[in-house]
Amino acid sequence: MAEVDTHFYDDSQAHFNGYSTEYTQNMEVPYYTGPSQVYMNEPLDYHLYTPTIPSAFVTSSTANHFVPPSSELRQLLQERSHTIRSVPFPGSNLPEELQGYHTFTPIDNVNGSERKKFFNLNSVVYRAINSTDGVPYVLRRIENFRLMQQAAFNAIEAWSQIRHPNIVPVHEAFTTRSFNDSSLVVVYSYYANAQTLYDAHLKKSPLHNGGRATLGHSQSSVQIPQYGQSVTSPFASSQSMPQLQMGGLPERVLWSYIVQISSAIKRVHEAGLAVRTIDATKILLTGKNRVRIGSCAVWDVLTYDQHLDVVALQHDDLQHFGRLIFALCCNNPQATTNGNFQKSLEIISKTYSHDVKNIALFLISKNHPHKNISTVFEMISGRLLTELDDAFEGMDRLENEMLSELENARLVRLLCKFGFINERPEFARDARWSETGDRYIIKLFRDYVFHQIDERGNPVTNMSHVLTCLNKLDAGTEEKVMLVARDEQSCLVVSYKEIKACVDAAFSDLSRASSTMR
Ligand SMILES: Nc1ncnc2c1ncn2[C@@H]1O[C@H](COP(=O)(O)OP(=O)(O)OP(=O)(O)O)[C@@H](O)[C@H]1O
Repeated sequence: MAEVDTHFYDDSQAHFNGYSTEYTQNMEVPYYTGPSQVYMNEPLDYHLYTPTIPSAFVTSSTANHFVPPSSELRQLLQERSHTIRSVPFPGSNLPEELQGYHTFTPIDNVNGSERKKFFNLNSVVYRAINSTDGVPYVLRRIENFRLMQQAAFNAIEAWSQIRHPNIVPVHEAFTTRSFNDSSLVVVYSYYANAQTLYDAHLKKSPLHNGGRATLGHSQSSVQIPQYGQSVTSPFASSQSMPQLQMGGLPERVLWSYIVQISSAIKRVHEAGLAVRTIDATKILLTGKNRVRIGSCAVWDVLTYDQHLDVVALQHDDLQHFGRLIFALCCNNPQATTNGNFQKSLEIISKTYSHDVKNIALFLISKNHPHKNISTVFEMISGRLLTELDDAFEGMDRLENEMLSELENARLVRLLCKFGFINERPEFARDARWSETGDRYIIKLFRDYVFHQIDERGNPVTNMSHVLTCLNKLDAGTEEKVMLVARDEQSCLVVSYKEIKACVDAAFSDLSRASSTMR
């Protein structure tokens, strides 16, 4: 890699978010009163799940760069599913239905007094279900926005064409008065339990938080800043400034982020757009070491009438990317501001490889010749293969995990057949149906599988006994099993193969009857 001159960077000009506009409309911000941030968040019912599979039986107990060990992966997915199904407390004062979305749940993780910001604009993020496909989406609402020209939404059209593994897809946008103001709402794909990079890596202590929160609600009105005008850093208060720290992210993880974010920027720049949200608070960690740039397109709508130069904005993207790398390396969002730059550079030189320092300096530099995303890729090319190898290995791991889950479908099918066959009310008085032949064997087998009791007469709820029996039944093994009548006066010795034939025959009878009824 070529050396990058540190003098290209001008620390005095830096501000936390250099996103700036010529949008001149004054925006009155009334106090936002709802919804209450109370969730019905009960702990997961772990007794409903099978216990963590012992490592000897799982595909892998070791972590891949992108895929955690099997047991952790399952827990992670269960937690995501739990989050998706959680509902807000009734009376949250949110619209019941809006533009085809329902069940609004705020996902900003704030206490009641803290105002949320989209940079310096008041913003709230909700999860809501789309009525057409039943899938949850994220709706980012910018408060007090008045759409002056419909053409401002052209950017949404362009962004909705962009599909990239490191970009949160943009779906649609609309304006609404349903929140008792005039709001802009942009709809994105939802990633349950996603964390911002800020929350994951930079928010280390209540001290760090303090500066951010106080600044948020000290403002009574919001103005979209002029282009070239500095946006006040949420970390401006020196009291709340976190300390620069040696060694933020591990270097492997840092490179992974650099590669993924570079790839996302490349796709956006090639589409003739600029990202404009390269910021720790807007990049989401959606899985193990998987990042996605979120909140895209909002700035394009907000600043539509400024006719900004896209090349300059793309240049800003790279500079913000540089600042992000500095922040992650030094564990401090202010690593390049407030006169911290030289100290941060020292930390990076001591803690990370020469290549990290070089790419960070290249990105943050101003007026560097050939500064564009293609040059970034030339500089990081040596890291791409590691990323690719880890991604392929992760894919293999997931395929193997899925293979073991395929078994579940077999067992569920079998259980459904049992459900159809056993104790049908229309045959309740027909002893020939349930007390003779095939059906009687199935009934006794069901008792054998599910209704065992111990020597004290207590029910046995042993899942592994159930799974073992069902697997043998599905395979139709020659192994024999003794089925005892409920009155214990008789018993039958039959093989799983014979029971399987009985289940198939009984189910065929039912299916035939149901098709002749139609
Ligand atoms: N597409 C998404 N899927 C899932 N969660 C999301 C998505 N977009 C945002 N979030 C979550 O919503 C929450 C609020 O997002 P927001 O962008 O307001 O972050 P923030 O950290 O509060 O930043 P800011 O300081 O700008 O308010 C964050 O916890 C974030 O993880």
